[in-house]
Amino acid sequence: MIVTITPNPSLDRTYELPALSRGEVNRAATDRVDPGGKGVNVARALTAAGHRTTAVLPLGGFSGLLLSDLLLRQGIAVATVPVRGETRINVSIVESDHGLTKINAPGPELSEHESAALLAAVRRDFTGPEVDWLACCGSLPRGLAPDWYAELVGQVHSGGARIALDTSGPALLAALKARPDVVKPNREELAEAVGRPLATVGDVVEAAGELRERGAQQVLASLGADGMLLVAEEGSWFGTAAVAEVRSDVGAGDASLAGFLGAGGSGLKALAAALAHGAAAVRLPGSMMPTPADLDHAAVRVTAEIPAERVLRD
Ligand SMILES: Nc1ncnc2c1ncn2[C@@H]1O[C@H](COP(=O)(O)OP(=O)(O)O)[C@@H](O)[C@H]1O
Ligand SMILES: O=P(O)(O)OC[C@H]1O[C@](O)(COP(=O)(O)O)[C@@H](O)[C@@H]1O
Repeated sequence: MIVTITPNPSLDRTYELPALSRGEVNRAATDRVDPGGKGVNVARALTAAGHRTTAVLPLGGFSGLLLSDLLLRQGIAVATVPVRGETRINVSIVESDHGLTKINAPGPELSEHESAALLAAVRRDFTGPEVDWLACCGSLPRGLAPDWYAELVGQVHSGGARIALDTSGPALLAALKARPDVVKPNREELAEAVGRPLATVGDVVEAAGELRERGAQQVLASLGADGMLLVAEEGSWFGTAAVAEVRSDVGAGDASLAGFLGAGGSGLKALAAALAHGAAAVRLPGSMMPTPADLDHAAVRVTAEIPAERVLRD
């Protein structure tokens, strides 16, 4: 079983329009609402692939109710912790020619009691031998200390489950010390973690190595349209999956992590699955998660020969 925790979940609202005019009234051509937050998306993709999973999340207010209803209708198993604040709504604006603009809300501030209740919910129900992986995903809401994931990883690791971590900034740096089994930074998050820009695949390999020295056992670095790199003790692999038409890259990293964990969570096969899921996610609207029917395994290329000199796109 793969459990995900999302301390700051969201409703993801996506508007598609030809072009955004700043300072004007804009009329969207399409409007959709998806359940969101990184661990929620990982659980959605895993459920779509037939894996046993539960998403743990705090929920509050009217948008919390709507999120819970959407998840119920999609058949996602959830364990919720009620909070007083309102669950956030994140907005994506997709323009035909200019790509994606995202506005992520801060979300509710959790009280000390709510923060402890969220930790306790995982510790109480999801540290048994049936839990293979705990995926700790997304930003921490206000009220949670930067070492909140570090504490959770420490507690869950001692129960035997493996840990995947997809977060950024101080929360990522603090949790490395608890030796997560895999971390999944994107290029910007990895650059921030090592404190310098990453221009080539070789730069990414070096930065991933630094995160491993600081405690991460594997680093799955996602590089948007440039593909993905896995750096682990057994070796390093680089891969790409061509996409003819990108519709929305919201949640592509989450779909990738779901593919990686669903395929065992280590090695070349898991990297290939992550690439297939990421590519499928960007072909779909909003933060829609791919099903196995959406995957194009033939488009995936994975190699142990790392193209270190390859320059990453701007
Ligand atoms: N524009 C794109 N074209 C092709 N594949 C993409 C594109 N954007 C994302 N992907 C795929 O999805 C994966 C995750 O996307 P990325 O943007 O790196 O993560 P995140 O969503 O966490 O920021 C990439 O490694 C790649 O496989
Ligand atoms: O927790 P964060 O970092 O604010 O991100 C939350 C957002 O990330 C998502 O999980 C999408 O992931 P990406 O932004 O990495 O594509 C959305 O569902 C959600 O709105």
